Amino acid sequence: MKISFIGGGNMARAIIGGLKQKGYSMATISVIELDAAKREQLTEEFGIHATEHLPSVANADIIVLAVKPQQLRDLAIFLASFLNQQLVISIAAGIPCAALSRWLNGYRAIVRAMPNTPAQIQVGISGLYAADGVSIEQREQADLLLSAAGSTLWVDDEQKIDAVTAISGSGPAYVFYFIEALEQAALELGFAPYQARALSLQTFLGASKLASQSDAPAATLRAQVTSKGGTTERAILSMEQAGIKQAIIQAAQAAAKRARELGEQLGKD
Ligand SMILES: NC(=O)C1=CN([C@@H]2O[C@H](COP(=O)(O)OP(=O)(O)OC[C@H]3O[C@@H](n4cnc5c(N)ncnc54)[C@H](OP(=O)(O)O)[C@@H]3O)[C@@H](O)[C@H]2O)C=CC1
Ligand SMILES: O=C(O)[C@@H]1CCC=N1
Repeated sequence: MKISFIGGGNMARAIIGGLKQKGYSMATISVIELDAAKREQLTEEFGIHATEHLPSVANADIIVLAVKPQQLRDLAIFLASFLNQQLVISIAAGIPCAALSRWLNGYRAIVRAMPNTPAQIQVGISGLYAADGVSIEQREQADLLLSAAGSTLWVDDEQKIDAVTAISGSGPAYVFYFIEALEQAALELGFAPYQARALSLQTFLGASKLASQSDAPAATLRAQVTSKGGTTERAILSMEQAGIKQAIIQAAQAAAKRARELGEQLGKD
């Protein structure tokens, strides 16, 4: 499978990183990126072909659209004339298949995907939705590509991709935010930066691994840490009083709303 990424930014790099780790031949991957410095960096880091010339997509089996949602319309209109049989995978937040198909002059072999940055170490998760012009073989190709970067979750309702965006697409940033906060707390409790980082990171890693290897729900695992009248109880009470859980739920809802807004604003033309 020849894969062309259009846009060589954060997310394209993450997916390509995952593919490389998985053992994909880097000779089958190319990136179309306008910025010369980024092209050079991509070639240096992954040994892939990077070019600014869009017509090279004509030879690809899969085209991954990895530009910002605001850049997608102009790109798609230009891309339309170079499409023949390729599968188009868009990872742009919010933009519906219908808008993309319109910009692509009615082209319908489109999968909408929402990966996340842990793809680069193959522990990502991608939500996927196939528009009605996607063949079974192309669906399998999309799954193969994104499962090289972690897990895949197919949805039948395209709106669910906005919800995936709010949970796992943006989600790594929520987790990093919590790590930052815990690290800062450790610094304020007197640890050196390397110690604060170790305590915070290993706690996240350990708790995530434990949760993923246990049948118990997160609330039960939390209860197992929380001794009656102890320290955790005091900390959780403090978080409850500050409305942390509700704030996280509201944050994810705000992200989903923003994805819908992006689709409505950018997809209407
Ligand atoms: N970052 C993330 O965690 C995730 C991002 N996404 C989605 O992935 C997409 C890319 O995000 P991200 O990688 O963070 O964004 P970046 O801005 O890092 O990457 C996009 C790249 O595409 C380049 N570009 C713009 N227009 C063109 C064009 N016509 N031809 C070739 N290259 C072009 C940009 O250049 P320039 O900067 O000069 O404009 C930039 O280098 C977005 O649509 C986002 O919604 C999805 C899941 C997770
Ligand atoms: O912040 C964003 O819009 C993109 C989509 C999901 C993660 N990053």
